[in-house]
Amino acid sequence: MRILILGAGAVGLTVAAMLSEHAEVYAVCRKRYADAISADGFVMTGIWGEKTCRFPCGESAPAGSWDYIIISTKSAATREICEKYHHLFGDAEIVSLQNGIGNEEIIGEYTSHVIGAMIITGFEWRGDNAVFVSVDGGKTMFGRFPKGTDDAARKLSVLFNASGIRSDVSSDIKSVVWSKAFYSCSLNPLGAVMECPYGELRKAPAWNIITNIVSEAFAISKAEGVELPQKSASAYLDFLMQEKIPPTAKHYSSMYQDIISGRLTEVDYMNGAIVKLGRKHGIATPVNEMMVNLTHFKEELR
Ligand SMILES: NC(=O)C1=CN([C@@H]2O[C@H](COP(=O)(O)OP(=O)(O)OC[C@H]3O[C@@H](n4cnc5c(N)ncnc54)[C@H](O)[C@@H]3O)[C@@H](O)[C@H]2O)C=CC1
Ligand SMILES: CC(C)(CO)C(=O)C(=O)O
Repeated sequence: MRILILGAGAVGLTVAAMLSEHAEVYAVCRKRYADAISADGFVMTGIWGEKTCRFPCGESAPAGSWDYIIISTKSAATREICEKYHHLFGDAEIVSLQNGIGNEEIIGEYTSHVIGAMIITGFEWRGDNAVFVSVDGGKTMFGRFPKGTDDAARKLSVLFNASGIRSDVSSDIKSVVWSKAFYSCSLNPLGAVMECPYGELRKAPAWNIITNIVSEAFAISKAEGVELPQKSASAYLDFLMQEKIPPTAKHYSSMYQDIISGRLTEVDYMNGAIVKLGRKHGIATPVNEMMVNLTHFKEELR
């Protein structure tokens, strides 16, 4: 199986390292990562094991056809990466291995072969050729976007499992992607602005804010016709409190890590997407809008 990973950073390079033992993988990444990996290999630490891996990577994609092309940029770069590489898409299945709302729709402007995915594992940079895998919040999910499942999604999931990444398929991947986006909307900006791990957000003042974020987001999912696995805002809040926060209670959100490392956050593709859809449907989303503004303010203060 030939797999191209476009915009490989913390997620994409680690996934490349894992898959490369079971498939032919090439990662397109920035020159400084490619140089460091070529010189010293890619160093993985954390819950997926400690190892130094070698796999081909570089600034541009080699010629040839691919079975899967995995996009693992931040959401802000999805369109740019599609513009730059859509000539390689051919019959390949194009997979969005990203957080946020709207990536699959952008990819869908360039191909009819879109696979949606949801990954809830933590990846933290430890140098130009090193990533620490920090937490595991559940299986990585794949499915034909927006709905349905087929051999292409199943084969990819089988490869991930064989490579040591717990995975499954969903026949409603859009719903799974939105459910993860609600998790990110709830925990990431608040954790970034308050500089605290997820577990602290269970305290009443934070939980009051999260309750409003989730209620507004649910009104938007209803208006968009996206049915989440959790049928109501209160069911979602229970799921967050009981199932999702405990395994990642000590984790500092990737948005917090983006801010302290001087990178722009993806808040515009999380709470910002809820605000934008709220305007489209005439639904007020003041708490999500506040989180967008606070996060951008925090970005400017660093
Ligand atoms: N880091 C984490 O723990 C998790 C991240 N995610 C999601 O996965 C996605 C990727 O996140 P990370 O890997 O953490 O981000 P990252 O910032 O480490 O990696 C993205 C990479 O894309 C590269 N890139 C952008 N445009 C490019 C281009 N034209 N050519 C080559 N490289 C290009 C950037 O330079 C960067 O290195 C995001 O949507 C994120 O929300 C999901 C779950 C966990
Ligand atoms: C690492 C993870 C998956 C939290 O569990 C995450 O989504 C984040 O920090 O943005």
